[in-house]
Amino acid sequence: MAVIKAVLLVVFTLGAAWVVYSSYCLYCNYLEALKIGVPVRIIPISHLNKLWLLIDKRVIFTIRRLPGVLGGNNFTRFNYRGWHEDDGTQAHDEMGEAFVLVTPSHNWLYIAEPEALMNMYRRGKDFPRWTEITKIHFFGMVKLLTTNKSQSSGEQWRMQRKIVNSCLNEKCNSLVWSEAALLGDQMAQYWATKGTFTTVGEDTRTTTLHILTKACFGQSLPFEGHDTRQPASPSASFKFSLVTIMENALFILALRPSFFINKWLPLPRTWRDIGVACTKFKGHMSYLYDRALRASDQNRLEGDFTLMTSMIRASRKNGNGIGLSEGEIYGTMFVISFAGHDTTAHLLTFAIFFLAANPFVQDWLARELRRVLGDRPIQEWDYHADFPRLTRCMAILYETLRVKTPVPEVKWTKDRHQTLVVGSKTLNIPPGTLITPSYIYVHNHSRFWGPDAQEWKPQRWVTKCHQRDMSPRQKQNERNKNLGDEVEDAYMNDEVLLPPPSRGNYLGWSEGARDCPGKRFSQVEWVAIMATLFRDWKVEPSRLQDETAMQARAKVFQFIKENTGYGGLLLQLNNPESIPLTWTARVRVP
Ligand code: HEM
Repeated sequence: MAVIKAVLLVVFTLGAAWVVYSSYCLYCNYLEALKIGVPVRIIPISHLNKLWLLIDKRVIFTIRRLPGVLGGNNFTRFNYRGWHEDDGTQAHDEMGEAFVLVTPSHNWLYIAEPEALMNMYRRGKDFPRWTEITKIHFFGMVKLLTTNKSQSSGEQWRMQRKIVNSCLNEKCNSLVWSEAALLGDQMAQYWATKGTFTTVGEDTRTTTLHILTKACFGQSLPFEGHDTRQPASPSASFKFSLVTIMENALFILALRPSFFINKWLPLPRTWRDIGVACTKFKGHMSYLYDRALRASDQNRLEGDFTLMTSMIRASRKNGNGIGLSEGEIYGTMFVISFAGHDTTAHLLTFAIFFLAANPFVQDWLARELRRVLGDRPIQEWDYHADFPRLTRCMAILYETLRVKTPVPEVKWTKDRHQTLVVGSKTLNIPPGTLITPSYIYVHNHSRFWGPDAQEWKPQRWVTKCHQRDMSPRQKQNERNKNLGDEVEDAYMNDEVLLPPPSRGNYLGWSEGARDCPGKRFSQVEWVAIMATLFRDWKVEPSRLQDETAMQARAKVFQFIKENTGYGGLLLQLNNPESIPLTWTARVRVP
């Protein structure tokens, strides 16, 4: 009894000390926020408090049930990761183009003005990436799992980025095209054998991971459907370690690998497996590196493209002995695998659900695929000839990324004061302020995208070549006219992609020096997968007894709306397995 009392006393004292300290920090941050001169809202817990991240939504949604102001206040509105998904464009509609959320750890300045955002991206030195968030996303993992300590900033990063850019080249894209087509086709066949399936989320992740293992390490893994997967041996498989680490990234960052490896703790088997994956990851990297190095020494690199061999070669060619060390190559390979895996997979999952609810867009897409690819088997598809012509596949990617932007980005002022013009105001931003682009606003507001801004409509991205030089207003009118217009099929060869209303209105791959180096890679794999899935097949929501097709589609739209969130590190459909889909052969569209 005495022990329990002592423990409770310690817990209470620590809790009280934490509350006092947090309140003091919150007060100091509030005073700083007032200097910026934009509306301010206060929340008591940092969004990125690692323990809070594990329980935030559950706590907030429970408190929301309370009546009146107890359930509806700044805490329940803003104090969880992904609040903006639920809030939509409302916060900026109420508070203007910029506002601050004050938390005990930092002030978060949200900006929704495209011009100001582009300005911020251009001034990369004044507004560097906030590395704490990238630690949470990619680089923390790299540090925890490899010996690489220099991933995220400075000269070293610039050199690394130059090498990464030179390796993610057309040779790589060509390889990605054929591997993605192969795997996409196997995935389509697998869904066809099932008829009704619930594994889109898992299966798209398998596909994008296998594309990456081929591109990065030259390992060609056949597609494995979720329900037919053999349990991998944790100690043997590279794929197992990579997938386990990626799937449990938040967990590993919160508790550290040493927790899962500690043999004295009575951990369940799945947790033990996380420990094994962390330990084995470096060993696998080391094996793959040695293999690539041997290939390099035997001069087999030219014909045998992989990103790893390409990186070794680029590091050697870089002259003056400056290149990536072995540790840096591991780190870079992990960052690429990590950054390129779930991003594309989550977007694919969203797109497949959107398409399931939207048979007209599927027909629109299939017409293009049939026209460009004809009946040719996938082995005869040609990256250079076919990829640039598949405008509608690309429009589906652009539109899905517009409405469901998976990677949240944060910049900051670091240790200096900065000014930034937002609309008609010049903001004085104190050191240490975090700045986040309000994607939802710039990507989804009707003032930029027209009255149908909130809808998923890939057709908005496609226009006829001859309409390309029109004014933004004319383009907008054209977009609206295009919707549902079957006549356009007659002019399909004339189709091109429209740019967004302005550059700052489309930030899905980011902008500036630290934008996504895998943009083209993701576009190529996307188009190849879309083509294999939708030239010969179609997807529909599986219907309940007495449910009409319209009702089933409406259910899917509602599901997408309610199920979107940050279940993992990125924005995703949290439970795609809860809505069954059916996969059938397509009756040829005329
Ligand atoms: C549609 C899919 C993708 C989207 C939407 C996307 C988006 C982004 C964004 C927004 C960033 C900046 C993150 C930040 O500043 O915090 C980023 C970084 C990065 N992405 Fe992508 N990405 C995608 C696919 C890929 C693929 C397929 C690869 C690799 C093949 C890749 C490799 C990277 C890397 C290495 C970085 C870090 C860049 C650096 O720090 O310099 N991404 N991505």
